[in-house]
Amino acid sequence: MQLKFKVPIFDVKNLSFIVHGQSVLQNINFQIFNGEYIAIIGPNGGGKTTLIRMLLGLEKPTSGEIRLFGKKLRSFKEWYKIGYVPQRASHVDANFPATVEDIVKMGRIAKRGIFAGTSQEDKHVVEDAMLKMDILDLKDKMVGTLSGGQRQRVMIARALASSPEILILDEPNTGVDVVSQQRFYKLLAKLNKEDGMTILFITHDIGVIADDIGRLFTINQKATICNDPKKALSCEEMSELYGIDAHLIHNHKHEH
Ligand SMILES: Nc1ncnc2c1ncn2[C@@H]1O[C@H](COP(=O)(O)OP(=O)(O)OP(=O)(O)O)[C@@H](O)[C@H]1O
Repeated sequence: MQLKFKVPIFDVKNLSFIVHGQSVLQNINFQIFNGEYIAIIGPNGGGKTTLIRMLLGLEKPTSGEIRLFGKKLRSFKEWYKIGYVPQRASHVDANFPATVEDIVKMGRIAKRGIFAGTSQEDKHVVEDAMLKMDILDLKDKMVGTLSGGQRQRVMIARALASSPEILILDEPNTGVDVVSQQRFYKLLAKLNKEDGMTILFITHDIGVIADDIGRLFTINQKATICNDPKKALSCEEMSELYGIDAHLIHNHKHEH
C-alpha cells in the first residue's frame, strides 16, 4: 500500500524580512493545507502585505524558506494555482473600457496563456466564476459603472477564472459598504464550504468572519497561529493588536 502524504500548499520556515536595518518580519513559521480558511489580522504596518508578497515571490525574504505545493519557490511555475486579489484591486477608472465578462476572462489567461483561443471549458469556467460571485447578471456592464462591492466581486471572479487552488485576498473590502461586505463574506464562506476552496484572507473584520474561518494568524513582526479563532477574540487581545477600541469590531457583528 502506498503511503499518502499531505503536501501543504504553503510551507513557510523561519522566514524573516529586514529592510534598511529594520526588522519587518521575524522568524515566521506556518503551513497552509488544502481546504483551509485562514484569516490574517494585525496592526497597520505589521507586515501582513509583505508576508503575502513573499509568498507570491514578489519580495525576496532576507532568510528562511517558502515551499509551494512541495516545491521551492524559485522552481515553482504553476502560478495559476494561486488566485491573488491585492489591496485596492477594484479601484478602476470610471471610463475603463472593459465589461465585467472581459475582466473575468483576463483571469483565464493565467491558466491558458495569452495566445490560446477560447475553448468551451474557458467559457464554462468564466461563467461559473461569475455565477459563484453573483455577478452573472452584470456580465455586459462596463466595469467602471459598477459599485465598489460589485467591482470587488468581479476581481474575485477574475481570480477564480484561473481555477486556482488557493485564493489570497488582501483587505479587499476597503471602501466597500457594510451590506456589500456581508454579502461578500457569505459568498467566501460558501466558496470554502461547498467548493472546498482554500482561502487566505487579510482582513480587519475578524469579528464578522470568526464563525467562518478555521484558523487565525496574527502578524505583528512575528506570527501567532491560533487554531481556535473564537477564543482569541477577547477585546483585550483585539485592543492590543489594533491599538483601537475593540468593542467597535465586536459590535459590528450584531449590526444586522
Ligand atoms: N521593500 C520595502 N522597502 C521598505 N520598506 C518596506 C518594504 N516592504 C515593506 N516595508 C515596510 O514594512 C512595514 C510593513 O508593511 P506592510 O505593508 O507589510 O504592513 P501591513 O501589515 O500590510 O500594513 P497595512 O495593514 O497598513 O496594509 C512597513 O513599515 C513598510 O513600510
